[in-house]
Amino acid sequence: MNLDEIRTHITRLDSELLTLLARRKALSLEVARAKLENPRPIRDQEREQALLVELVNQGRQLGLDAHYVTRLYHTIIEDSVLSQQALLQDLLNPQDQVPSISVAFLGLRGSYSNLAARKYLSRFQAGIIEHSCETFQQILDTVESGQAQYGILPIENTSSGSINDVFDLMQHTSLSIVGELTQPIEHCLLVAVDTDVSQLKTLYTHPQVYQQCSQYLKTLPGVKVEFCAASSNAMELVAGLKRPDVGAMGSADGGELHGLKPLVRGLANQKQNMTRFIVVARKPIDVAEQIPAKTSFIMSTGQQSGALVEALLVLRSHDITMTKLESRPIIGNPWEEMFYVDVAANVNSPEMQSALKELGRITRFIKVLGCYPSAEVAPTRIPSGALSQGQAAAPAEDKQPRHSRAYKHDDTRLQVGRFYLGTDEPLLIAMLPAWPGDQQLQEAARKLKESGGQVLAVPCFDNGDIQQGLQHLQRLREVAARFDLAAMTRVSKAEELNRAAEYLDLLLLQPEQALRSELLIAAGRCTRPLLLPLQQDAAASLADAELILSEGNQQLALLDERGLPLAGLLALQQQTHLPLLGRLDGNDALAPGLAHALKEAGLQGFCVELADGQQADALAPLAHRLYRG
Ligand SMILES: C=C(O[C@@H]1C=C(C(=O)O)C=C[C@H]1O)C(=O)O
Repeated sequence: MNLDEIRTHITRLDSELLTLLARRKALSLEVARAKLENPRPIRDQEREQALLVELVNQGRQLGLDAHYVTRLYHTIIEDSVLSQQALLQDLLNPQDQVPSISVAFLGLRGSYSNLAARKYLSRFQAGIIEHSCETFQQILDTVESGQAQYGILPIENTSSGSINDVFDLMQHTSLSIVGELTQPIEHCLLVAVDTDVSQLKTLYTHPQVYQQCSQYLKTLPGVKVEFCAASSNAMELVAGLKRPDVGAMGSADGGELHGLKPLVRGLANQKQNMTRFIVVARKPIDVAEQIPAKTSFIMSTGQQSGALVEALLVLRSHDITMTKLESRPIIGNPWEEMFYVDVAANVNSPEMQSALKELGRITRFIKVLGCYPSAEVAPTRIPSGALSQGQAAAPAEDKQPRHSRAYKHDDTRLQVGRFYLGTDEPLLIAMLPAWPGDQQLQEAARKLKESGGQVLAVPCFDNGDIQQGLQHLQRLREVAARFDLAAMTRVSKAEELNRAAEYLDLLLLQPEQALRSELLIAAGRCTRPLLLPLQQDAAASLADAELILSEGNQQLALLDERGLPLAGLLALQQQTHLPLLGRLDGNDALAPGLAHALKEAGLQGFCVELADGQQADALAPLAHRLYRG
């Protein structure tokens, strides 16, 4: 076959794939109808798990990587679940089915709010009438007066936090929250004509975007920043000016609508930058009980001590999970706070009704802002062993060292990316000796994923060059994310630690003697899980651990790099609740047997050192022994 023929073939296959996907989606909607007649929850993770296992096995026989198959199916199942939810919601709220839907949002065409509005409404089979607004208040007014059916408001962002103005307005509106959605945000520097960064004199942007890109903007000290009502206003202005010395900040998609080109991409401080939006309407909606729902409410508890705790205990005693808690001052009542609470519960469920009643008795003010389908469909994982349920910490005893069993009886559990350390299933970390070539890095990641391991560890700061270290961190994070792995690196200075903490899921502390306590203190103040290698003297190691814990960070595990004798390991486990990991040599033929024995002795994870990328083949027999006996 020549190139054209092969491409014709691919085009035909792609169209067949689409037809099949559409048929799958139609079947999934039939399943939703069946679930409505014979009430059952929409989400069935057992079924998903069985499906994924079967598909991964079939895929392997066809030469497809396990991670490729799971990634594809996570996307397909996510769409399937969300479509089923939307169908059920439409059947339950028939008044929503209208030929066209009007929506109010901040900014002009191309603003992040506009992109979010389009995404949210795309699930309704109806035309969209857009009302662009200049302020959040105007959005609420437009919906309250009936000019628009829905309003879209950004409520929080992963890098700049809560959007206080929206919380404050929600205190006073009569509207209800009827939906939520999360939108990835990629800020770019947009320009209207060919230019480069050194020519820029003025940047137009929104204060929120400015805050989210503060680190990048520090590298442009001579550039004046002017604030606009929304990033789309900034784009429109820059598009009109058509000058080489002005730029706007906003999304590439939005910029394109105004004829702007991205000059620099990925400006946000935090690389995974997402904004959560709420959708408001005049009337509350009912959420089908089969759909995972969220309820948002506001309450004020008064200033007596313990009042907030008492309110939160009501949620706990009803087994209701809180997903957000925010406080805002009450205008006119100095030093009094209004609390905004999101919980993972349907407002009509008996638990929530009973919790609201109890809260009503102990709060000064309580109002439900709305109940809506949760937009989060967490991917179903294929477990290599069942996770054990972590238990709550035993009451703290004041004088006991924090690392001790007397302070906290149960083993500490760490969350490393999407994985857990300190459960029944050991964590497997593959450690490369030095920064590899890109191909080798990807190969090691692929083999680690295929073997069932979870964390890819690569030294990023090997030659002390912080700029190069940053590039390595970014690349490691990208590759790990592609293969659905967590990522780790070694840090020996506070500066390295702070940089690595922005990007990676686990940090291995390797203090240089002179800077030891500086690094440990910085580690205790960061919010990433940490791995602390044991020194010769176990007591000295526990003193280091104590220093870290006392600074705040409780996500700490110990790494035995020296191969402590069994008696030493057991003694350590009696002393501390911090999980313990062992180090294994990937080159050692005995490594799988050793791993198995150490797991039986209670070790909760392993760092496997690989002499180079090739050795990643050693991971499969080791993982097999660890996870299947
Ligand atoms: C389609 C179903 O509903 C959901 C979607 C699934 C899918 O798309 O494969 C699987 C299980 C459920 O979470 C079903 O229950 O079969």
